[in-house]
Amino acid sequence: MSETPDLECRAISKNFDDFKAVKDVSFSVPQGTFFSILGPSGCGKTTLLRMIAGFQKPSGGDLLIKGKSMLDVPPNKRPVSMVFQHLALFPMMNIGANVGFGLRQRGVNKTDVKQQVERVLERVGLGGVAERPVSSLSGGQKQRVAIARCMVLEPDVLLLDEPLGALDLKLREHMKIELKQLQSEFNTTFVYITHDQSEALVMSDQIAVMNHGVFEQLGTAKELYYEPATSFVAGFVGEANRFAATVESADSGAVQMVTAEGKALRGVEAGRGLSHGDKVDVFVRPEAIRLSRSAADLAQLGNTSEGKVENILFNGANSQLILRDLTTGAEMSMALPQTGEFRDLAQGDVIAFGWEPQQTRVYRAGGAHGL
Ligand SMILES: Nc1ncnc2c1ncn2[C@@H]1O[C@H](COP(=O)(O)OP(=O)(O)OP(=O)(O)O)[C@@H](O)[C@H]1O
Repeated sequence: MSETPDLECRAISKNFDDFKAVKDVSFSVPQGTFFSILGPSGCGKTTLLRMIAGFQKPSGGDLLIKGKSMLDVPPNKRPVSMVFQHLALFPMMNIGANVGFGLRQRGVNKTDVKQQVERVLERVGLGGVAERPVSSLSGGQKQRVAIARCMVLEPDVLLLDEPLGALDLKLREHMKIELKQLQSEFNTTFVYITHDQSEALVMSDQIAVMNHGVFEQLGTAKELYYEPATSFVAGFVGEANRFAATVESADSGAVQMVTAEGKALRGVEAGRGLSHGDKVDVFVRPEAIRLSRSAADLAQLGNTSEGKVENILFNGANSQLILRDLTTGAEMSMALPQTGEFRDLAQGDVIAFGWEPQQTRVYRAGGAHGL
């Protein structure tokens, strides 16, 4: 018997006049999941989150929490809590008063509020700070107070609206790990919206990639990265080199293609049904590309070329090499191995590069499919 999911959306939609911001989106989130909704600005993620919170009324469909429809339940009666991008802590109240705010609203007595606030602050690693002013906290500590303020209410689902968006890069990197740890520690379902794929990849158990009001794919970080279902997902999640090509032949998933410049490419179709003459989008991950001083070494790879070094973005172990393909003129980005052989590579050098057909994902051009 499968457990009732914490959150379930059934063909949920939202129209603003005749503009469809969210189009019949269906998904369910099992208990204790870190679930991210990832998509570009304007794709509809905030609208979806606001419908879950109850701030926006759906135009159609149903929305259930622990199996119960929320359509007629006002926001303050839903078993959800929300962390906003700017956290919305009350600067005039001390930390304890901020965290206990919701409990006091619920009419919980003073002694219990104090106890519960102290307990939740301990759990987020801020024991003993209840009397201190909010202004004494660092950016990361404020995040933890904002989470504590929600978690003290024991919601079934915590909604997070890009809470790391206002932090500087270094703190954001740190908070990604910390947020995931807090979620596991509380074992509460988090629904996290973001346009930043690196945040979603690091933290999430499940990620829904949203575009133009639909989910293009729902899966784990690895599934989205290695098996992107659509060309949009392949381009949006992770880095990728992308070209346009035309199919020469396609057989059992193996595709032979040619670019506009006449360069032959071999790849693997992400789906089935391509045939001669189809226009396709082709994706290759930077780390799939191998380099050699000699083109002959890479001949067996199936896709080989020579390129001129345009730029080297040195970043220690994760340095990036930008080449200009001598045949197609395409710019190619790849990981630069920090081995002796490539350490002296300089702008203007010509070097061979190549990758296997299995590392090339091919999609019908312009294709996108909602789930
Ligand atoms: N109240 C509204 N009235 C009319 N259009 C709206 C309203 N709210 C949102 N929209 C439109 O719906 C679309 C989706 O907006 P939404 O805010 O959900 O996107 P988003 O993915 O969260 O983007 P962002 O990351 O920029 O907040 C946008 O085109 C937006 O202009």
